[in-house]
Amino acid sequence: MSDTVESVIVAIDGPSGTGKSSTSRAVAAALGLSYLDTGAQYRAITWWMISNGVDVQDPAAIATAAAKPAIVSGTDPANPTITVDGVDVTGPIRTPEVTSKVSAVSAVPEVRARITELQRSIASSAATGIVVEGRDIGTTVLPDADLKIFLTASPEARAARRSGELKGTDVAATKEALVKRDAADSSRKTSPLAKADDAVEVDTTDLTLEQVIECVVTLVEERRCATENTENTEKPAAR
Ligand SMILES: Nc1ncnc2c1ncn2[C@@H]1O[C@H](COP(=O)(O)OP(=O)(O)O)[C@@H](O)[C@H]1O
Ligand SMILES: Nc1ccn([C@@H]2O[C@H](COP(=O)(O)OP(=O)(O)O)[C@@H](O)[C@H]2O)c(=O)n1
Repeated sequence: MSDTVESVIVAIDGPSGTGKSSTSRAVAAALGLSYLDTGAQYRAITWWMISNGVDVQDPAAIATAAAKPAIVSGTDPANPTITVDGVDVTGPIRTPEVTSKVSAVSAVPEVRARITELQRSIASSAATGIVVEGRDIGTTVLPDADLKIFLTASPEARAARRSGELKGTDVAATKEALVKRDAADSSRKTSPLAKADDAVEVDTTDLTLEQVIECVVTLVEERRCATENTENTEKPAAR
């Protein structure tokens, strides 16, 4: 067995409320990997468009402005951060206004090209590896990821989880908003929300968060073992 642990890239995709962020952070922390929340980046660029008076219903205006904001993501799973032009936007990117407008902004090809480039650059500079979560990581951003996971859950379970977070919100209204966003994200032309052919699908509806984390940690460890064994087999015998 080699002494050095190979860097590993894990892509976790799926619709809203399936547990991507919680699972990805916990898996990254458990395995000493970096963590990237790509949804936060799309939310950050949406926040900037709103704050700068760009009409989010106007794809041409969004495309023209797409290169302007400087978005910086901190990848420590214990303390993920996000700034736009040096401003900490961790709170502001979670408002209902940003949530309702993010699908329109993230559908613009110029926005996706810019954010995808940023994501690839962050992933390639993660020394021990990274868990990257989003909608198109396995299909488009990191098609060569060592492990791809696609999380699913029933709309009812996802809405209940989300309204549990946003205390006092109505479950039915949350479900409606979530289903609408999934439909927009799944039907856009440029890299829609989709499961990669080689992704492992995990239905989290009846699993606890701890069970999902354990399942993904096991899959990463298995993949690491498989990679290590292949490398050892391929190496010429030492003289
Ligand atoms: N398997 C699960 N069972 C119950 N609650 C969960 C589960 N997975 C995640 N949650 C909770 O659901 C909410 C949404 O999870 P999150 O990780 O933000 O999902 P996503 O990133 O896919 O939108 C969080 O409050 C989280 O603690
Ligand atoms: N890789 C990604 C990640 C997010 N997104 C967009 O960003 C939005 C917000 O993503 P998120 O992960 O923060 O959403 P939640 O599931 O946490 O509510 C999504 O609804 C998509 O429109 C995307 O287009 N591609």
